Amino acid sequence: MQTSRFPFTVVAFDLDGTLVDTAPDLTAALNHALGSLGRPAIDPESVRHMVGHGARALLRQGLQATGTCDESLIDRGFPVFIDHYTAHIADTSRPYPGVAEALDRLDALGVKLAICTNKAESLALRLVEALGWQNRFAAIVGGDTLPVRKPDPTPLFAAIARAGGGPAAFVGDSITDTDTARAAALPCIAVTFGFRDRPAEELGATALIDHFDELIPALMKLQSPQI
Ligand SMILES: O=C(O)COP(=O)(O)O
Ligand SMILES: [Mg+2]
Repeated sequence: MQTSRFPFTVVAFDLDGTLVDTAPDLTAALNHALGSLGRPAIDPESVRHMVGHGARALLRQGLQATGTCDESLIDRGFPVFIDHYTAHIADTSRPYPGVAEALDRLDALGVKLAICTNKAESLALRLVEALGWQNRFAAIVGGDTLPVRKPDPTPLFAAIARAGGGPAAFVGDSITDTDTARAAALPCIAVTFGFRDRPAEELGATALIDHFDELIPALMKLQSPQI
């Protein structure tokens, strides 16, 4: 007989573009930094394709999209970006539809929740707190928590271990996340509504979901048949 036990003890999530739509606040901070360097603003839709590798990488892409780019320009714009973003981290950033319900249901199933993001740890903690999620996650690993970041699998392993370990799955939105999960040999569910630079079908995810309502059924399907 097949057991209905949930197949994972830990589910780890990417943050930007997966749990939370942070694009408008990131765009405002990026455009503030670009403006301070005499650059024009970038539209929010373009920024959605630039997020996933941390703030410096976002600024680099913003500079490249509006002119020349070198490390000294990034060095000048970076503190401007961080100051603005820190002050406005949750002006408009909100969880995607169904996130709260899905996290509640996982919690009720006894599943430990973790975040593995390339956002700086301090910014991730600040955003989580601003959303009232300070008691929600058993572990939060940011892009600067360890010497390496996603797509290196080490931060994902650390997030899972800090959340208690055991069978785990990762939920993300970008190629960075699916590459990380593949490197970790873990299943990866990709959301189709997040920030990505290619069609969702090309991410190489184990499964795709269009809404957080589909998360738990998708995770259940990953269960290998049990006798
Ligand atoms: O801040 C970023 O660029 C990425 O953040 P994420 O890893 O949560 O998508
Ligand atoms: Mg993301």
